[in-house]
Amino acid sequence: MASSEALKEKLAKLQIEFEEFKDSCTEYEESLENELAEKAKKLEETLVKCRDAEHNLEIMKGKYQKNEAEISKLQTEIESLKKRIRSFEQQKYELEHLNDQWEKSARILEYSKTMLEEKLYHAEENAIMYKEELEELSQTKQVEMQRLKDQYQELKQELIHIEVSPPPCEKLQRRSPTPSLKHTVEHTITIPISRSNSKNPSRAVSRKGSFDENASRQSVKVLITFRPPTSSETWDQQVLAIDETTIQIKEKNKESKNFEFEKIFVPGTTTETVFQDIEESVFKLISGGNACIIAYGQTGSGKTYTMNGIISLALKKLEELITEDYDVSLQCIEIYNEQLKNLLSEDPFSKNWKETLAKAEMKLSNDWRSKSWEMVQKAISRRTTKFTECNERSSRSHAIVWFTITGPTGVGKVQFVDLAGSERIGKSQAVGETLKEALLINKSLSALQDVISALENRQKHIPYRNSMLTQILQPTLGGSESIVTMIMNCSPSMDSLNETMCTLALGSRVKAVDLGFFIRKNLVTKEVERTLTLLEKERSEKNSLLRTLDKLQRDLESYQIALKDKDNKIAILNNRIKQREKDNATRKIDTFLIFNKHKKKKSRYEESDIRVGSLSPTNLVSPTSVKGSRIPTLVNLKITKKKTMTSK
Ligand SMILES: Nc1ncnc2c1ncn2[C@@H]1O[C@H](COP(=O)(O)OP(=O)(O)OP(=O)(O)O)[C@@H](O)[C@H]1O
Repeated sequence: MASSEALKEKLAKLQIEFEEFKDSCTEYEESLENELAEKAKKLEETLVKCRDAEHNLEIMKGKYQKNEAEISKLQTEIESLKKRIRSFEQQKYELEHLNDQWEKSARILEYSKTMLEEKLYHAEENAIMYKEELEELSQTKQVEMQRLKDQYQELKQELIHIEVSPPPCEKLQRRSPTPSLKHTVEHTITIPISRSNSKNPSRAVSRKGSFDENASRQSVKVLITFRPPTSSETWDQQVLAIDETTIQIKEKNKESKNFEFEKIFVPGTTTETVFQDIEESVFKLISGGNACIIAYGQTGSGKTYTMNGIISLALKKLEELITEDYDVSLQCIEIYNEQLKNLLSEDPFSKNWKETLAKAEMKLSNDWRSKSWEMVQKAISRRTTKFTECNERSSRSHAIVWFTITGPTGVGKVQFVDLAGSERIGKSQAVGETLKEALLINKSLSALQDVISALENRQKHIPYRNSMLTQILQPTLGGSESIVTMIMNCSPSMDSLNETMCTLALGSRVKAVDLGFFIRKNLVTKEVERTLTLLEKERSEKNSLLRTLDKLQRDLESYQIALKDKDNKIAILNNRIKQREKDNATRKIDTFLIFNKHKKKKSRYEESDIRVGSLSPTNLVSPTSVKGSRIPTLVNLKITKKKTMTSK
């Protein structure tokens, strides 16, 4: 019984203990549930944060990608800018190199200029010396000639005396040193040195005898024509006085200059009047002779005007003279920059002048009378013209209208030559291509002068081959059956005074009478011949010196212009270099600014990168755990940075 009582008691105790345990379990369960609820709440909060962080991460990623694209764009820009800088630097280097070269050539040119000036100075000195010597010599010769003239008069008197009362044979033999005395005297010329028009030695010579006076005297005929002044030009007749045989130039503070010619056509003379002196050439053509009519002068002096008038009048004359027994052919050609063009066709310029010339010959049919002038006009209108400082429509080429007439008396040729302007290069203000063109014009005009001088001096070698112009003119220029007429066209304008003087000086030189040749043909005295040979030598030396001087002056001018041209180019290049340097500096500043901007962006990006990295869902730590940052950090978040970024 006692044991059951004890058991009951034990049971009651256990029940109480159980109840207590049950209570504590319930309590514990409650506390666990509370704790669980709290944890779940916290988890919920963390998940929300995570989602926010993921969202932020997405935004950051977007920004990062945008920044990355921008950075690569900037990098490309930087690369291209660097490339441009490099190319500018290369250009700058090249320009500097070019500048050096220009400077070097300028120095060389300067040196050649000095040398040329020195040569010119010596040539001028020589020319003065020769001139003085020549003047002295010519005075001596004049005395000598006077003596000869007196001798001749004496001989003539004696001859008259002999003819009136024939002496015994022995007497004649004694008086006459050679059996041909009578013959000699008959063929001797009268040399009236102090004739009224002795100003011009060509007309100061008259003769009796059987040889052809014109053949020796008129090898080259020089006509001077002045066109009327235009409305914009002034002609001061006190400074430039023109009459029919003399031109006097009286510039202020300068020695006055006189030029004398056989024929001077004053301003306002008609082309018909000028043509009267050329008509002879057309007649010569009909009888199988040759003629060359050349218009020379500065740009705008009226060469084309005169030549066109003369061609049209010559054609009219030919129409009257030529019968159906004659064949007529025409060539209209243009020489430009040492190239030839057939103006009767659309063919381009060619260097092969012989072939072009052969092709250019056009045989005219029987109705040529009505067509030839029209054809010539059409051809002339095709000439190369340009605007220059001196003429609005300046012919920059030499034009030749060439008629060949084949008839019963032989083949006659006439060349009408309208030369390109002879103005000095400095005046035309030519540069570059135009300068080259002007130099070639000058070269061919010099070659023409040389040929004419050689013809006048009866030189053995005539330098036709020195230019295309002279080669083409060879058939009519020179030769005993040829009449050469040079029409020296001048402008009366005060602005063109220097050019007019050059043209007139050339005219005088061309017309310098070949007195020596003329007299030697008729006098047989050895002493006179020797003296004349000397005189002729002196004259040809003087002429050659004057030509050299003229050439040197032209060369000097060309060099000066070329130098100026180069100086201008150097100045332009220097300006360009300066501008490029300025541009480079601006670009460098721009690049620097872009670079700084890019640098700022990069550091901002790196900062955001660090922030994104701190928002790891697995390693979420309390804000206080990240040093110096109050933003939660995501650790082990796998953002793969591009290599380029990490390397930067
Ligand atoms: N005798 C003249 N009478 C009236 N006007 C003239 C005379 N000569 C020339 N002229 C005028 O002067 C101007 C220049 O003449 P032209 O073109 O013949 O000169 P150019 O020497 O041939 O020049 P370029 O060498 O440049 O060709 C033209 O307007 C022309 O009509």
